[in-house]
Amino acid sequence: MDATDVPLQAEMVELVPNGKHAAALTASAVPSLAGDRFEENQSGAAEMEEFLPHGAEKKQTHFTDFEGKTSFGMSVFNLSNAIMGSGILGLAYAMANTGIILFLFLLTAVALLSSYSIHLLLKSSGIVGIRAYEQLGYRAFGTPGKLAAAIAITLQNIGAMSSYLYIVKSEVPLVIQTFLNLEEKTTDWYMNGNYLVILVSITIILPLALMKQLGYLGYASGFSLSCMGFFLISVIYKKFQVPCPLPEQEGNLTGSLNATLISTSDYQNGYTVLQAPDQGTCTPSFFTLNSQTAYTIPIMAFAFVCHPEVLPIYTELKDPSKKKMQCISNISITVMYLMYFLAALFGYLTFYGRVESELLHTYNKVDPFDVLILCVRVAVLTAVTLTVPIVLFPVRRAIQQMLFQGKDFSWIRHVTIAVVLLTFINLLVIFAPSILGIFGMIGATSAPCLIFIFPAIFYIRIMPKDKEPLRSTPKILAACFALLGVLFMIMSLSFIIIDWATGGGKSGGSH
Ligand SMILES: NC(=O)C[C@H](N)C(=O)O
Repeated sequence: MDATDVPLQAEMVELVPNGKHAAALTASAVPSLAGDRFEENQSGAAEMEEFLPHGAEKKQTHFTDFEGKTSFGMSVFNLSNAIMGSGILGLAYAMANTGIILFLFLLTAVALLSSYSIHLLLKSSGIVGIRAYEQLGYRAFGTPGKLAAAIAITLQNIGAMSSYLYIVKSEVPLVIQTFLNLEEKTTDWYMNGNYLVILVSITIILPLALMKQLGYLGYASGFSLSCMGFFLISVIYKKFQVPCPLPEQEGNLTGSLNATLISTSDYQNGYTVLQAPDQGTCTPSFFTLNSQTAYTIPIMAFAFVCHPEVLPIYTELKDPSKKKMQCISNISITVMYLMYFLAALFGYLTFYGRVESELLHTYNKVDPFDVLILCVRVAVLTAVTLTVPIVLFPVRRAIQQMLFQGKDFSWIRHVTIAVVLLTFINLLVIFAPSILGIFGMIGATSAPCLIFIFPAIFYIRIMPKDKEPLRSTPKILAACFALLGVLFMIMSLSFIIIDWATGGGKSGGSH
């Protein structure tokens, strides 16, 4: 990291300090503190007194934006469910391209950074007094800040939801085929992924997405987590069942030969290959660097994204405090960290270098009609299906913030946005699955923004300078954090572009 960048960043902030950035932004876009009080928050005056400037010093934060009723445990379930999604399926592949030790190091780093980023979000929302990501953007940079946050949340979560529904589309027909003991796919409607995805959306996802509050989804989240627990146990069990090397067919051997040739040409292109994942051997590698290693960062970043959901969950928490919410986040991140590591480790130790970028597909090589694998499929399907409503909530909120700000709750609007969003995602998954690749690109942009860049720059701008000067340690740390996010973003984007240019198509964010 370049040390000279930090003062530069600080200087930029100094030019447009918190609440006084009229020179840098157009007058209409600038939220004046007095204006916000009425525009953003009906109970504003009391809240402002509470939070500015002495409110943050109080031990117990009292938010007046909403009085939550969700318990600590349910909030842990909801946040864990928000973290966990299709990201878990890509981690074994990530491990095959980093080796166990490097993977553990990177996973730990991403988990810690993710927790720090939540800390920044919580601290900023304590100052502002409103627990909405978009509102932090508004307080920091006016309307452009609000729009940037809302757009990043919308794109990231639509990408995540499409990836979940895509799993439904491709896996449910296989599950039904296996249940019915059919050798070949038939043309019946119940074998058609497109109909099935619509059916699942209408019967399971939509009713859950229509709940008025996220807190009501706690039980569904708990169930979703147990399904992933089952997935994990099965992955561990399978490691001791599946032989290595696998009994292969001719065609697969040719495939692996091609893959070896590709990694050799990558080496010639200038990548340092300390130990390329050997497609044929059955010994674990502890440290690997190859052309695919760079994808592990976007894969892991995607797997830990939950930041759009943190503040909505905080809003609904009973007796909220920053400490309590940080504790919920840390528990969720730790549990997911362990699940991610174990799933990746045992997935990798089952197939070693042959693990595919989507773990479930790899089990097809063994026996696509295996009963346990069938149950695992059903479990993963259930888990990702039940995650869709949680991930949909922040998008609806972002849309409301962008288009209907300040309006009272309306059931018609609540239902319409959910129906429109789900219809759009269904259409995307049914008619344009190839477009989903674009979400790899979007994921590479929006994930670093939501995890690193926005929490850091919003924090720098929102935290009053008299409390924390620009050169204070927390703000310098936050600036470094933003810079790290920019580096991640540039890195992920360049690798995806290189991937597209060379026709690879293994971009991490596409999970
Ligand atoms: N919530 C998200 O945006 C992605 C989620 N962390 C996943 O792994 O699928």
